[in-house]
Amino acid sequence: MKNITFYGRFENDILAGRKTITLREASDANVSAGDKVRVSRYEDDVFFCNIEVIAVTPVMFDNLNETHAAQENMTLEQLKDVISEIYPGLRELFMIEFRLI
Ligand SMILES: CC(=O)Nc1ccn([C@H]2C[C@H](O)[C@@H](CO)O2)c(=O)n1
Repeated sequence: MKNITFYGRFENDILAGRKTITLREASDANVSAGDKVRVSRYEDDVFFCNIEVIAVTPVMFDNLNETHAAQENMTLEQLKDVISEIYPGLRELFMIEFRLI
């Protein structure tokens, strides 16, 4: 099974179903619709759930909108700040939509 990591601060939102997408650079988006993926924390690699990938869609940073933010359980400003911190200067992102399994 493939694996993806999330920063630990997002674990509760994922487990509660409040965060249903993640925006990644290309090298971190090697999953496809239908994949079942093991999820662990980035900081300590502790497993915390499995997800099924619903879709992987390219999205430009400048086209991020309130819908993306809601799916991340953030404001749009918070989302842009987080993305800019993780991927400084990166314009092309990949939206991974997922559900808990
Ligand atoms: C290693 C690495 O990049 N890990 C990441 C990348 C992104 N996220 C979260 C942060 C935001 O909520 C979305 C959008 O990038 O995904 C993450 O938890 N871990």
